[in-house]
Amino acid sequence: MGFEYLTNVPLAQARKEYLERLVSGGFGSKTETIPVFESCGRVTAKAVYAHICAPHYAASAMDGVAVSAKETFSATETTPVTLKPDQFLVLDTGDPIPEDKDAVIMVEDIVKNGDGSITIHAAAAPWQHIRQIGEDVCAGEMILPSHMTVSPAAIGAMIAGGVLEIEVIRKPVVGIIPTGDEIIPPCTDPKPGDILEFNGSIFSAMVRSWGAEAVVYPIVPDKFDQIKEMVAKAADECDMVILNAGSSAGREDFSARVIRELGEVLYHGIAIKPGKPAILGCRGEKVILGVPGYPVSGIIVIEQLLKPLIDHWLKAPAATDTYVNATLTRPVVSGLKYQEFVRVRMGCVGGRLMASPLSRGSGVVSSFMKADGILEVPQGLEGYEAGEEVSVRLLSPLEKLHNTLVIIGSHDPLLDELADMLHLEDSALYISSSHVGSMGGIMAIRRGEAHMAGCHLLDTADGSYNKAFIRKYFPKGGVKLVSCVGRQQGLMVAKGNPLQIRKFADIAKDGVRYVNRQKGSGTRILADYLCMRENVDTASVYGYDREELTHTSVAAQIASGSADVGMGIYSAAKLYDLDFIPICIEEYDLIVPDHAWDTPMVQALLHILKSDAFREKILSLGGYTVDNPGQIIPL
Ligand SMILES: Nc1nc2c(c(=O)[nH]1)N[C@H]1C(S)=C(S)[C@@H](COP(=O)(O)OP(=O)(O)OC[C@H]3O[C@@H](n4cnc5c(N)ncnc54)[C@H](O)[C@@H]3O)O[C@H]1N2
Ligand code: MOO
Repeated sequence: MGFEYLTNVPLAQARKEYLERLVSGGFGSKTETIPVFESCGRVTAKAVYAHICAPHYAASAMDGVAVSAKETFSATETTPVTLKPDQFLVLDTGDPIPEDKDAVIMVEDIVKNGDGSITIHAAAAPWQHIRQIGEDVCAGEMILPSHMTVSPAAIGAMIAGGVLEIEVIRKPVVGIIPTGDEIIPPCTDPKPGDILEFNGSIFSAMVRSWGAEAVVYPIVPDKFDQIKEMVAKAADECDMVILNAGSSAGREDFSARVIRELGEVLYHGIAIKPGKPAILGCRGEKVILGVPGYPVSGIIVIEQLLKPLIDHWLKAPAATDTYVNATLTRPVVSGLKYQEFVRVRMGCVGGRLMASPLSRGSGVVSSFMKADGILEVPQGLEGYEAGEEVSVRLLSPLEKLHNTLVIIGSHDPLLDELADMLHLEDSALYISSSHVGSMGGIMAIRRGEAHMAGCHLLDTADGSYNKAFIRKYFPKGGVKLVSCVGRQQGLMVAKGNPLQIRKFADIAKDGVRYVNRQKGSGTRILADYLCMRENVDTASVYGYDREELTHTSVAAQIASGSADVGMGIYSAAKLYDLDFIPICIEEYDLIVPDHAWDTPMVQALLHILKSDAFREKILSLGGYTVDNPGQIIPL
């Protein structure tokens, strides 16, 4: 089967035409009647009018006595008036006012006499301290107009006005159909080739957060008839259907054909990335949206194409996204053909908002979890340079970005532990760490993009760590080097060391597949240095050019069997239950620029580094030595 031709229609045009097509087919809000006490957050279908007045009788607004105002007119401080028991009625707040009374005097303004009479020293104005009939709501008055979201106070006003049921816009029901032979229900021990079904959980959480109901249907295998049957059923039962995966041009990508046979396809292919193979379909008034299988692509398609339909249905006001200007820390290259959505991590360093692009992979769902914002690169633009000021749509509150400690540099799992401890200590503080290697960290500090950088750079001249690099890259000072931990570096190999790797030079043995770290990382510099010292020709090492960005990703490659050996730290080997051949202890320190030193985030982190809790945590991870964490190292 050949590949189908996909359209490349601009997003805004697709969105507009899709809604128009749906509306012409009868798409739009449906209503239901519900008890008022369950209506908070719902949208009124039509105006709500009061059936009765509130209050529906004249009520005392105070604790005191009801009187006839004219019998008090002559009362002053010097000429008090005494009222006999038959001239007043003792009552409490909310009590009805007797017909022959027209004012209330507060209990603290009366003097009780022994004979049951009372004396007052001021005249009561007619209707003082009395809540008149309809003071709050008058019968027949409009309590809420149409298409208003019901607030807690509005529920009270409606019940007071005698309204016990209202007609609201029914939540649209979104049916979600996961498809694919390889997709299995979530479990903890998937076999190679199995993919755990999580898109259904992501999409249902998203649509629920926008006010819709979600129904996730059972996973359907890649069988045309079965998919068609399930889509037909979902279209009968729901208002909107998300048909997940099978959207592109593969052998078993049936979505577009299924939708076409059941209804129609307006567009297959939108000029957005991720998300280009989206299918905009319908069956009469029912939405059938073909959403790509990759989770990130799916999230973007649902946010960009389904959310506007849910908003239209719910008569919700258009969402007001917040955009901020931020400095891009790395270049973003984009194809001219598509509008691109790039997830970015953000932080505020030295008063400037920074945006660091996250993984662009459509399968990297964690990039969305980590993202503080989305950089939207318009169609027709080739991208942006590092250092350029760009406009970013915020996903995180601005306040969080101002309270985030930005750490860029060498990766170590202890940074995650520090992030956890910092946030436990003060729930307003966060850490955002990007792993670009020790040299990358030094450069980020030089460019003013980070509050802190993790660094472990070996000076091959004298075997010392970090200090020589600080002197070289910060000749005028301006930074402090803070002691953190000593780390056991070594070779990670599969459990039982099947290839009998004993020493560093064994990475060049025949049949051994090495996995390396990226250039500029301290571990790579160490590996290069050891190759030189042990006379290992890097060209003879299988996989020396295969680069991973973190210790844990190197360990994961070995654990999965796609590589046999890699350099890394003990804690990563332990995490993946790998064997470990120790090579050396290195110093992992933190570089802090002077401008960041006094920020609450840096000070809180230094406090944690010096704590017993940190020492205990680090020693429990294994493979670390802890000497003087948090102390400034003289340069
Ligand atoms: N030859 C071509 N191949 C691909 C093209 C193309 O134009 N030509 N487009 C690529 C793009 S772009 C995208 S996006 C994907 C779209 O994939 P499909 O919608 O066809 O989905 P599948 O191939 O079936 O699945 C892709 C991938 O998604 C994950 N997945 C699927 N369902 C779930 C689920 N319920 N829960 C979690 N994860 C799920 C899974 O990793 C699949 O491997 O196609 C490219 N290919
Ligand atoms: O559109 Mo795909 O969603 O680029 O990855």
